Amino acid sequence: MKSKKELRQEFKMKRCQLSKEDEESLNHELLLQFQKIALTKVSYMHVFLPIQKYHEPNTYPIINYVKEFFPKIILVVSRSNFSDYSMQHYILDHQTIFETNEWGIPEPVAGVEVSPSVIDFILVPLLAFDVDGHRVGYGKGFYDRFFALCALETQRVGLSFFDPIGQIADRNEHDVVLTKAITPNRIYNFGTHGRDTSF
Ligand SMILES: Nc1nc2c(c(=O)[nH]1)N(C=O)[C@@H](CNc1ccc(C(=O)N[C@@H](CCC(=O)O)C(=O)O)cc1)CN2
Ligand SMILES: Nc1ncnc2c1ncn2[C@@H]1O[C@H](COP(=O)(O)OP(=O)(O)OP(=O)(O)O)[C@@H](O)[C@H]1O
Repeated sequence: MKSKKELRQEFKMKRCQLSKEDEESLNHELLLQFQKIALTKVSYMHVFLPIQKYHEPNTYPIINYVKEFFPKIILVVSRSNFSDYSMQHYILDHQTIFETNEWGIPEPVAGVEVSPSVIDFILVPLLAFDVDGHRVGYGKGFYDRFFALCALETQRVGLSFFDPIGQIADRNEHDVVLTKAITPNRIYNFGTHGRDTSF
């Protein structure tokens, strides 16, 4: 079993080692897998905008697909507060103005704020995930704090270029499991155990 710290290092490296061509085709396959997910019941979809220097999966084609085929879905993006690792959520529309923060994340400057309680679908950035849907992020707990404020039924859908690993060694009581993870090859379902962590 590997620790989150080891996995962070390993998967950061794996992403950086992808060629531009590999990355492009993996991103295309992620879009094709995403298109298999039923979205008719979704009202508010939270998305992350990729940190390009870390080679995160590209969410822009996914966002464009949702805008075109599910125009009723309200897209939501966040600003991160690094003093308490919280996030503020804003509606994404054609007027949204972005500023790239010091970590290379494009963030909305202002706009209509949305409460986490109404968000019913979250696209989750990750470095790695395990066979039970536990995830490894950058280690600040932004998403675990965010999930704790959302409804139990909210879909938490991870996006990863790579397949799951065996169990993460240092799961903790704040870990909120994913409901699904999308990889270029397939979609993993982790059932709907609400926010039950069973770490
Ligand atoms: N696209 C995207 N947005 C996101 C996240 C994410 O993973 N991806 N986050 C998910 O939580 C939050 C931001 N999380 C972050 C947490 C830590 C660092 C950070 O410490 N960066 C350092 C060192 C990075 C490293 O370990 O190499 C740096 O840039 O100096 C950056 C972002 C919210 N928004
Ligand atoms: N709901 C929460 N309330 C308070 N602290 C939390 C909460 N969720 C996570 N934390 C803390 O945040 C820190 C980072 O968590 P962890 O190592 O699990 O991050 P991670 O899995 O890499 O995820 P993330 O992408 O969210 O940073 C831990 O010290 C954890 O205790």
